[in-house]
Amino acid sequence: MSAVIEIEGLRKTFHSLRHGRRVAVDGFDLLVEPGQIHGFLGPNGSGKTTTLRALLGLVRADAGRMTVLGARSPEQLPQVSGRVGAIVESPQFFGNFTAHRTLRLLARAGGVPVSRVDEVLTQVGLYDRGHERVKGYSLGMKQRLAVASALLKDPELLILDEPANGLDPAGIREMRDLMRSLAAAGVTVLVSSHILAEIQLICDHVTIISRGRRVAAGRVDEVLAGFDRHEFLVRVAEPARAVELLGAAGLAATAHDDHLTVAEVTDPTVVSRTLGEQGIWVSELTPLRPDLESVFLELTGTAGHPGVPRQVDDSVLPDRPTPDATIDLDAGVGETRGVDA
Ligand SMILES: Nc1ncnc2c1ncn2[C@@H]1O[C@H](COP(=O)(O)OP(=O)(O)OP(=O)(O)O)[C@@H](O)[C@H]1O
Repeated sequence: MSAVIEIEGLRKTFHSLRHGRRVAVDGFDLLVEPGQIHGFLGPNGSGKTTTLRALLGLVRADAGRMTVLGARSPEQLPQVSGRVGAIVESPQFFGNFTAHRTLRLLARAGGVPVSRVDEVLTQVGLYDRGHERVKGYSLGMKQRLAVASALLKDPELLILDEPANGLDPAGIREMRDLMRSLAAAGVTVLVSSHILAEIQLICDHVTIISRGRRVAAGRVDEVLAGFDRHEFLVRVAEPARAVELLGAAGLAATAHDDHLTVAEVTDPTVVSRTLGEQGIWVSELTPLRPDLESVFLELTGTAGHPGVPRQVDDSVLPDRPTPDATIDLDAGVGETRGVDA
């Protein structure tokens, strides 16, 4: 099965007089297969947007090999751009235009039949509000309009950079339902996010990036299984004594405020039997499955430490500025953002 997106060894360094050299993406790999809803996860500043912009030819990579629908990026992108819809950063719309008018203009500009406008408005759930001005739209409605614009071409591949950014829980749920319905219709979706619970609910596959490098990739359940410590939460009346008894029986038990945890448990009956034999009755024995959030925090090292403020930017630390540092031309003003591939 040929990959929809393949990235190997992508590297992108930004240079500026002020901050010196900043490695945004550092030998990054990504593989997205047909039909996946693929989550692209990483903390702020880890290189997600830079990766997507390089993939779509919006920023020049220093090194690496990339293909989109089998076409080499950026050289052969024009061959497949009609089959790819992408929203990288929030597109800006004219507030005085209605969604309908906005999409009609975009359809004409993209050589897409105007009849698609009603179809995509229906698809994103904006059909009933399509004749209202965009300036009266909520953020969630604007995001949906953005998705509608990317769907005009009826793409096989949809790339969304942080589609749930700034949305309230209801908006996030709507975005999630929308992505699921697109996937059910056969669209491959690559969605970047730092909202882990969402990725866990929406995506079947995930790639985690930290400091410009891939730190995990695969099916969401397999990535999670790799972090399963076979841990159980145990509640008893005498937790301190229970920890002692379990420790003596060779189990790795740890006391917490009102419960204990036991790791590497292959047979949970051993826990209840060991305690029961000493007259300690277990009132709760619950398996603790790792969730994407704990895996993400562990892999990306972004869990907070007491007394140390967490650094927001997860990019590789910049070198000291050098006198001959050059300004990155790709970082100039007026560059195209939020466009279709
Ligand atoms: N045009 C640019 N010029 C200089 N540095 C840049 C430029 N674009 C990105 N960077 C830097 O590259 C690093 C990666 O940024 P990027 O936007 O790719 O991260 P991200 O994972 O998308 O973060 P977020 O989740 O906050 O959007 C950051 O340190 C950022 O400051």
